[in-house]
Amino acid sequence: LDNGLLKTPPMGWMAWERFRCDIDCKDDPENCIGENLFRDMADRLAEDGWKELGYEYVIIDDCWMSMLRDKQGRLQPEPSRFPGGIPKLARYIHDRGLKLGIYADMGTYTCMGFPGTTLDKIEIDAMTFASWGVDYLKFDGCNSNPVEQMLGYPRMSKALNATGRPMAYSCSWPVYVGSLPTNVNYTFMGEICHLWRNYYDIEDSWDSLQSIIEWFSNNQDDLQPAAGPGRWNDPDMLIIGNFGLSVDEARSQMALWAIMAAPLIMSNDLRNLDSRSRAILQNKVAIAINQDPMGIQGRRLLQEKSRIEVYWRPLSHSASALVFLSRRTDMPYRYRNSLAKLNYDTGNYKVYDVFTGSTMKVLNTTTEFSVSINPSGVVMWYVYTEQQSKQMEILHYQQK
Ligand SMILES: OC[C@@H]1[C@H](O)[C@H](O)[C@@H](O)CN1C(=S)Nc1ccc(F)cc1
Repeated sequence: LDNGLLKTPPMGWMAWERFRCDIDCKDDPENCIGENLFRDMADRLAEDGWKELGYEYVIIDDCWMSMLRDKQGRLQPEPSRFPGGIPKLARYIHDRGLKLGIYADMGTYTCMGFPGTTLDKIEIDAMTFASWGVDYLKFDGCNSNPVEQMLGYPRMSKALNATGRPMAYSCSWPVYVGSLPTNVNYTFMGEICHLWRNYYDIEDSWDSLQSIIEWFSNNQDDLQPAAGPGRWNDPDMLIIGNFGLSVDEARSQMALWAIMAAPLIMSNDLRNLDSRSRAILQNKVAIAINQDPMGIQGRRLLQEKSRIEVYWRPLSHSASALVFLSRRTDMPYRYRNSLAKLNYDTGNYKVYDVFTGSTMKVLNTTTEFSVSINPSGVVMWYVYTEQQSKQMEILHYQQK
């Protein structure tokens, strides 16, 4: 959607995968869906170096609402969990240089049974969110039929625009009409939404992550061209820092989300994040690749018999990102290949290994290389030309 927002994929934090629909603030005050949770996360983003790296959206998901709309027919937060109201929470978040996201559902009820936005409520809900100071809307699609969705998603796009407040618009529409390009017009999605969920919800497991990566790669011929500045495919939240991934698997998600130009929206507990997860999520070069201004989504290039896959994303200044992903579960695999095979003239390129920080030259003679990739893990390279190296070294230095 070309309204100046999200020229690069959004970055931030979203409650859903980690905190779900925990509304028991009596027995679980630390983790329930309420203003304290979002204030805590805003504090962490502002104080632990996240904001400086670009993680700016704090996004409320399902289960924030009161079961009743107010007398004017407006949505309202559950008062016992959001006693200060959304405008006050928005001010708290804005005061920290962050942005607020919220959730609504095109349908009679949200997926968890809270008040939905039926066609007659679209304008009033858009106006309400704008009046509250909301900066981002995730519009889900439970409890509606294809006709209502076909009418509702474009109508909400217009309604948000009509408020005069710039708001990012995330559409879940493709998920509800079968995800596949045969029944989703991804070009149209790019005209009405800034990003869109294509596929099933992510769960906290390597299996879930693998199936999402597999689906996006198998459908890349239709999905990749649909992406660009202001229009992003959304393979769902970053689950790094939760319980289901090893360090290698966490690196794999960060690497693939960087290649796919995916939103970097974490769903974890920033109040207790292990140092390995934090290092992966705060990896400057992985973030720089994800946020590359050309906004070209990458592709899977090779699927080898050895179950090694090679992904490639073209970047600015004739640089590239390369990811070698192992789908093996047995042991590290020594993968031999040559940049030449990856359509490279072996000019004066340099290679920076994103997760180890090492740099090596690609000289005319050494187009052959071999990397050792852990099971379910990745090796990620940033390949760049000499004139690019100044910017790279700066990034490298800060990385220390
Ligand atoms: O209720 C909200 C929740 C999250 O927002 C997800 O990101 C959305 O994709 C939808 N959603 C859920 S759990 N959706 C859902 C997923 C599976 C199911 F059987 C019934 C509903």
